[in-house]
Amino acid sequence: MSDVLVAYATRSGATAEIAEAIATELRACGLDTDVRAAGSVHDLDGYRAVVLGSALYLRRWRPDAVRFLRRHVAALSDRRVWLFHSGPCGRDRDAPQPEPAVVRRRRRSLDCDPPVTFGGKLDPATARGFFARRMATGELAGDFRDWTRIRAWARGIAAELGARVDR
Ligand SMILES: Cc1cc2nc3c(=O)[nH]c(=O)nc-3n(C[C@H](O)[C@H](O)[C@H](O)COP(=O)(O)O)c2cc1C
Repeated sequence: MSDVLVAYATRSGATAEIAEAIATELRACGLDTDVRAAGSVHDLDGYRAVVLGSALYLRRWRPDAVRFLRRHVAALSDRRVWLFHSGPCGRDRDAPQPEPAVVRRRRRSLDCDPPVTFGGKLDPATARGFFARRMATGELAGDFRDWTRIRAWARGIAAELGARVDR
């Protein structure tokens, strides 16, 4: 049994790495934490809190993350929940991205804040598909994930869960 589940939906892997970084920070604060792809989670038994994150594509969450919200909404309403999405690159790296309407609708029955936005990554080596490869050649190419901010956010979650946060 773990304290926290960090579930993620990714296409090219960048959001999975954010989920891992969040989990590492939660563990460093003494919280038992699992990280799993959202599509592979069957139930939330044993978790008292859930962090759910998705990559943004065309202003939408990945289907696995939306399905996760729909499938587990009852269990989520009994737990502490935090949401994030990741995507903006280049000049917009720090710009909060709008919450997709489907997420806002599902979130109404949960006691949690809108998703926090983290910068994303566009890498020609891992980009999948024609558009992704094209986007990854211009000024949007690069890794815009702010690990300091991501880790600080995770420590805030740990503190809210009553863990000892030293840093
Ligand atoms: C075709 C395409 C569409 C995208 N649309 C958005 C978008 O609407 N909003 C955004 O912030 N980022 C957008 N991005 C950037 C991705 O969200 C970013 O590369 C992210 O880090 C990918 O995460 P992943 O590696 O976990 O799939 C888009 C990227 C591609 C390739």
